[in-house]
Amino acid sequence: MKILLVAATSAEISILTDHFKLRDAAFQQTEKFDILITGVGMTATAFALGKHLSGIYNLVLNLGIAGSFDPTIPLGTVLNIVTDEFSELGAEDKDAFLSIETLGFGKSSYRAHNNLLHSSLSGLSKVKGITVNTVHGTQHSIDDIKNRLKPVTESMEGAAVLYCCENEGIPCLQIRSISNYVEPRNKESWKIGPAIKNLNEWAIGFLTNS
Ligand SMILES: O=C(O)c1cccc(C(=O)CC[C@H]2O[C@@H](n3cnc4c(=O)[nH]cnc43)[C@H](O)[C@@H]2O)c1
Repeated sequence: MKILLVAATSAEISILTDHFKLRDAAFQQTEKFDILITGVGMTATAFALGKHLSGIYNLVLNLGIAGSFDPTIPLGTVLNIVTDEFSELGAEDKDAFLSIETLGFGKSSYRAHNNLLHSSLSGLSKVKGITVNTVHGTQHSIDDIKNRLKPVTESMEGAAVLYCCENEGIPCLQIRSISNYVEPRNKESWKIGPAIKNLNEWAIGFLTNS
């Protein structure tokens, strides 16, 4: 099985690259898996996947950190994000939001299609995420999006990865570790280090046993 591992920043998978004695490069190939560092955001992600995604891959594994809308999920928890939505894709109509589906221009929600029964996945909760260009940082916008879509996580790339994989017909997984709560912006409370450590430990186990 050949896996394409996709992350926004090299920092998010640095423990994994050190473990497998790999370089810090935007794209590199190994026997079992290739690594693609896309840059932050859905446009950079779709562009990078447009260049590198192909039928040689049996699985795309998107790894990263994410924010959680659910304060009961401990920071550092690793989650399996099985559906992800481009939450900003649509139009404002006074106080209402018209989705891209309502506008008749396509769809905003994508699933992580795969039939994996890997033992590393059994301990992970399956959740719904949203993908944004602007990290939510005011109570008003956070309340709005929670009421409208009831997301558990927020990232800046996830739905773009699922979109590319669905369109290429390639199975995918999106695994993220919670680095922060989605709340009025307070970067001092983010726990990026422990989130990256847990994410990388999970990914090393998964790749070693695949
Ligand atoms: O400051 C650092 O040390 C640092 C190290 C590694 C990565 C980062 C990032 O900021 C990565 C940005 C990445 O994180 C995702 N993310 C994390 N939390 C959220 C959130 O609350 N809302 C949206 N995205 C989030 C996102 O996918 C970015 O690509 C910093």
